[in-house]
Amino acid sequence: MDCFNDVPVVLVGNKTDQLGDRMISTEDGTRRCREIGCLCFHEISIRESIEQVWTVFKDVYHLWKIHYKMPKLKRSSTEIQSPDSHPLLSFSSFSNGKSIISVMSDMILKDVKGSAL
Ligand SMILES: Nc1nc2c(ncn2[C@@H]2O[C@H](COP(=O)(O)OP(=O)(O)OP(=O)(O)O)[C@@H](O)[C@H]2O)c(=O)[nH]1
Repeated sequence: MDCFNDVPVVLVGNKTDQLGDRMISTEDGTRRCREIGCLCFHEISIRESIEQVWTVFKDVYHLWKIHYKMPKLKRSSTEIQSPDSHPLLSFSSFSNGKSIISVMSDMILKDVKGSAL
């Protein structure tokens, strides 16, 4: 089971274009994301933008890279499980315009470059 603990999991809510039929608020999705230990929460509409889908997969790749290619950061994966105690873990929805996990990745990569050089 240990191998599953290292798998970056993201939570994605689809069909944001169907505003009137919305059943889960962004706040509830974000809260649930934290509760179940996901690394980020996206809200997307496949119908409106395939780019949003690409972004989810790009973010998963970035996370994978951070966790598995950079051993120094692997330590922080446990901290990532506790959102409130880690500054990199402020969640936000995709509809804010920029994927938060991209922001997180940038921040982490900057830290790594800074400390590794
Ligand atoms: N409005 C809207 N419809 C979507 C979106 N994504 C998928 N759908 C539609 O939802 C229906 C089900 O899509 P599927 O890809 O079969 O998804 P599913 O998980 O098998 O089924 P659902 O539980 O209904 O989502 C299809 O008619 C899609 O066209 C979206 O972002 N917006």
